Amino acid sequence: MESVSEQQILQWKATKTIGIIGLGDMGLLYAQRFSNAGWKVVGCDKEDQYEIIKQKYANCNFEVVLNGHYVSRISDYIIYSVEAANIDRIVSMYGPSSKVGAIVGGQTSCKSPEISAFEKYLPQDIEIITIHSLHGPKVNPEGQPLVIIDHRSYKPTSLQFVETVMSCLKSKFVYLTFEEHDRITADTQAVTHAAFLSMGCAWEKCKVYPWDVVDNKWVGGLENVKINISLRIYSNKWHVYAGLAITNPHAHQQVLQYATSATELFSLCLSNKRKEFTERIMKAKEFVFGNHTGKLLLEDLHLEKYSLSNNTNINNNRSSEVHLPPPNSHLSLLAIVDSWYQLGIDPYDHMICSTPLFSIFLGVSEFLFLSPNLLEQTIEAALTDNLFRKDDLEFVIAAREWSSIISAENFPLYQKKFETVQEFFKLRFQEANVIGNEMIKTILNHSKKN
Ligand SMILES: NC(=O)C1=CN([C@@H]2O[C@H](COP(=O)(O)OP(=O)(O)OC[C@H]3O[C@@H](n4cnc5c(N)ncnc54)[C@H](OP(=O)(O)O)[C@@H]3O)[C@@H](O)[C@H]2O)C=CC1
Ligand SMILES: O=C(O)C(=O)Cc1ccc(O)cc1
Repeated sequence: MESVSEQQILQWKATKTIGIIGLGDMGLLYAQRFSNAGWKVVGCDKEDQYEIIKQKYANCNFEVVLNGHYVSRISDYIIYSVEAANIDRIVSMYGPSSKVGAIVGGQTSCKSPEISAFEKYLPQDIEIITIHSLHGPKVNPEGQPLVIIDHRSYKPTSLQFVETVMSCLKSKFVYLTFEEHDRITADTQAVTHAAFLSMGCAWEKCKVYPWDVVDNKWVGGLENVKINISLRIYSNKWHVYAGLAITNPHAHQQVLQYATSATELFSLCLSNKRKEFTERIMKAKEFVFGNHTGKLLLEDLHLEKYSLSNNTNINNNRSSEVHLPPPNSHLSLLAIVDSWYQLGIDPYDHMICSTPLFSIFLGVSEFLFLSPNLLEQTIEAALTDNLFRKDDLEFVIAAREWSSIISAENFPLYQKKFETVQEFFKLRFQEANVIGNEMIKTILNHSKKN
């Protein structure tokens, strides 16, 4: 980022307006941060929500207006923070009202449809500099990647202006084209979500609450990560994950490969093809982790502390005994490393724009593959132990179902499936979020140090 004089920043703050269309979770985060940093901010949500939203944010430092036309006509930088599936329709409505010479951007998680809507509906004088905060609304933006895509700018100061506005988030700017953005986020976000969505779905199908000590097999640090992240995703809005995967064409192939890897590895175990299975895992290990040196992302972290079964609020069956985890096949983790290998993806290349969930997914995979004896134990369990067979079967089915839904671009089915699992887990969301936040904070601080 080129440095901008204090005087210029003050002048911009005195004369420029930032507009936000869509005051949901992310739009609100931006409206609050920008206005508290001294920018004049106006925003809107759906027109029928006007009175409610206006009242709700009456004490905030930003102004709520009736709809996107009112935002667009007075704003110098307009950010669309709406559902990905609706971006075309919403830009078609408000785009032509953009103030002459304004800059427009969006927060949607996949940029191809957003850019194509901007190109279709924005007048030629409008510049396009779009952004994507690679974290959820409850995560502190400081230090997290923020992608900036300068797609169509005419004035040399426009990018500086956007960077100056964004600087109050204290995020780490990553400059990409929209095509690079979509390719990378398919590898990082879409597949990560598919994995944790499939775990949650498998538990729901087996009617298992994996923290129940009655079952006594989902214990230990790796299981806690799986449970906390899966519940975290299911506690959010379905459209964020659906939009991100369905609207990104690269994501279809990645999610399909993940489902295929899970299926093929599971089939090898069922037919007891020890040599083939072991060789395939070892080749994947060599490809992904062959050059790994230094500390593991999750080394010395004691993730067994972050168990939902150690929290008494709801679970009265709590036991203070420490259970050693039984060997698990960890099919969900073997499958991700195999699919990175099959697709020729080096996940470490993407750390520059990784999300917290992707870093954690890479962290647990690394832990499984590089901790002494753990991989050998896992391979043995996958081939010979029946303890997790039924769960693995449901997991494979779930991964294939998510892949089919995403490839078929079936938003209604995505929503239905997501909300069925959400309903099953909903009583524990609040607690899972508290524990998950602690766990994520610990992991992220630790990986920064390493
Ligand atoms: N949540 C996350 O973790 C992240 C999300 N994103 C992306 O940011 C975007 C917003 O996500 P998020 O804030 O979580 O979702 P929300 O559903 O919380 O916010 C979207 C908001 O836009 C509103 N909206 C819909 N149509 C219009 C319209 N015509 N005019 C004005 N407002 C409208 C919605 O209203 P209503 O609810 O009534 O439809 C809703 O309040 C998405 O594209 C998402 O993919 C990016 C980074 C992180
Ligand atoms: O970290 C993740 O993957 C999340 O689940 C939060 C998230 C969701 C959508 C985005 O566009 C960016 C971040």
